[in-house]
Amino acid sequence: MTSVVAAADRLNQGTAREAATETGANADPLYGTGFAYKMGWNRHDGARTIGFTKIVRRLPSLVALCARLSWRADRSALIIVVGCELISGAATAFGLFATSGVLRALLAEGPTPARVKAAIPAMILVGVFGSTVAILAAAGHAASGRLKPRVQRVAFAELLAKAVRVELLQFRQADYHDLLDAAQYGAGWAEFVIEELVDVVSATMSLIAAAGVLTVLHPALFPLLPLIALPRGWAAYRSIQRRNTSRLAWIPKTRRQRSLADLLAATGPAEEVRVHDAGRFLLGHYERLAADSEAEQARLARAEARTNLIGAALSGIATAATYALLGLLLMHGIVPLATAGTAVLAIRTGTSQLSVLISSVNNAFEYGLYVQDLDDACRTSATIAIPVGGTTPTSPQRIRAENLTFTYPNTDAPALDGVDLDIESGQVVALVGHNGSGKTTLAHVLTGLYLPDAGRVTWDGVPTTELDRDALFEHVAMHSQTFERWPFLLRANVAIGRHSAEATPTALASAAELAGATDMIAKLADGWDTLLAPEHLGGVDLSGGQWQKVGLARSFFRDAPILVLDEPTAALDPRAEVEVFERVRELAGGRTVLLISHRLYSVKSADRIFVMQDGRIRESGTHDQLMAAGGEYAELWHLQASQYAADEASQ
Ligand SMILES: Nc1ncnc2c1ncn2[C@@H]1O[C@H](COP(=O)(O)OP(=O)(O)OP(=O)(O)O)[C@@H](O)[C@H]1O
Repeated sequence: MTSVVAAADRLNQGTAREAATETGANADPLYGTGFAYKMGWNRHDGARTIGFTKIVRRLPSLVALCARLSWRADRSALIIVVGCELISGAATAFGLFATSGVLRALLAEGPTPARVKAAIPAMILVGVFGSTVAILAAAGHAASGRLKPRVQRVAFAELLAKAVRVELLQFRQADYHDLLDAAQYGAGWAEFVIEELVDVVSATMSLIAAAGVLTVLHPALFPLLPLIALPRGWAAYRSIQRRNTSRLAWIPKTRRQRSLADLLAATGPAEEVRVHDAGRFLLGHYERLAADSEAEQARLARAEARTNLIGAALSGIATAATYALLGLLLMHGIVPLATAGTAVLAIRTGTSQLSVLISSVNNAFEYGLYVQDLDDACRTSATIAIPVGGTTPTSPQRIRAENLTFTYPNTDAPALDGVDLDIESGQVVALVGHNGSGKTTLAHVLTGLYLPDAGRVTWDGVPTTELDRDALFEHVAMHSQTFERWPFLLRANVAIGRHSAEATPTALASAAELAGATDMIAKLADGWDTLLAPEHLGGVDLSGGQWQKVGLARSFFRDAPILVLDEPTAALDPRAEVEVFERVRELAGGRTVLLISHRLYSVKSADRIFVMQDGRIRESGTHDQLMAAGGEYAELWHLQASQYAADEASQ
């Protein structure tokens, strides 16, 4: 967790910077000032001021990172890409020398047929080297086209595989999500870094070739190359810096704009978008942000045009000076005409490659910083992952909490405070209490999703901290309040409860029967093959209660010895609710059921009821014992019962 904290510290520094740019009157009417702080993108806003030398110094470590990623993704493609670029650079150099030979032969003394004949071997060489470069370019292009998506896939898959292993508590923390957010861009940009690096290799090779040719032709010609290229390189560098500065500064706004577009197109808000006319409201703000962004793009284009003009003017002056120098060298017979012709060719190749090199180094650096985030996120995820190994639990006969205390990060009051309880295998145990009293948290700690801060939870005497947590989860089925409505076929929606088991018609039917979903499924035109995603072709939606039955069927399909049902019937009609609770009793033969419900009638038949208040267990016992005690439970029971009684009396 230390590195998450370190990452948070770094983020806070970024936050301070952003706060200075977006406060008070500048706050967005929809997002305020907070939105910008959460964006992983802002992590590198310092990069905009990094100079060229620093870029060059940090580049090797970023190159090594991307090379490792590419090596893991597809080593043969990487070898082909790099190999092609290296050989292609050498072939370009030899091609230039061969061109010089052609020019020398053609411009020599003597009759034209003889000169052409003399130039033929060099011409063949020019053709061979030219074809080699073209073939290598094609092979390199094919290999890099194969490599790039693989790098992206490997990077994403590695990140996601690590993220799903992170402890739930840390996974829900803002600092981890900031890191994950930045890393996702890194995974997306890894392929661009590879592309830019390939350009760097290729431009470097061509540049070395051009410089080599010039030096061999005449040492005085060598300094001409940077003279012409540097103004253009400077212009490219300035434009890229400006674009990156703008991009980084504008990312929060760009993301807001995209998020508004997503909201307008999403199915969730579709009702309010229409009935409350929220659509027009969102569209107005979308256009406001789009107008700002367009103005920024126009500003960038103007600035870029100015810089390019200055670069081109300086480069033009240098070119004129170069040709003047070449003319002088020619006039004084210091270089022959053929050499001067080849020099022009080499200068043109070299200058264009130097511009490419500068721009690629800069881009590779900018994108590479996000690949660095990817690496950070993978390392951090590994340090806060659910540990592998430990004692393998069997189906527990007794789960015990002893003086259990648990506090969520960034909160002062404990969500669980000195909880003691015992649960025997095969019991139906109910947790009741007011909102926020700690019922869900207790269920999470008892089933190993969270580990206690103090005290302990034991499964047959072994603390959950010492158990193999993956093996422990194998014994748990959980229907949470926010159960997932997977946008898949009904069959997959239920079978995902235990994807390793075969979803036989009998197993699916029995889970549906327990959840009271049999009739509902029979009425669906495609039955188990109904796609529960109206946003996909052929998909349909279900009512809230029908979805709850699907969620319950999933938990029953999991067929685990411990079943946690957190408000399992909140959306069910009264008949369906009664049926589910009757089946829960049936299920409990051999299974332990942990039932969380606000409807006290539904927990009446539980073997043991725990009444929670402010993270503590206030009372426990059977329904009859708690009623006889006349405490909190009895009071809540009478309160709920009185509502029906009052209604009946008034009729
Ligand atoms: N991820 C979280 N981070 C911080 N605090 C949390 C988190 N989840 C829950 N809490 C807090 O912990 C306390 C217990 O929450 P819990 O969800 O366990 O209550 P509950 O009894 O299940 O409530 P309800 O009946 O509303 O479902 C509450 O004060 C809640 O605000």
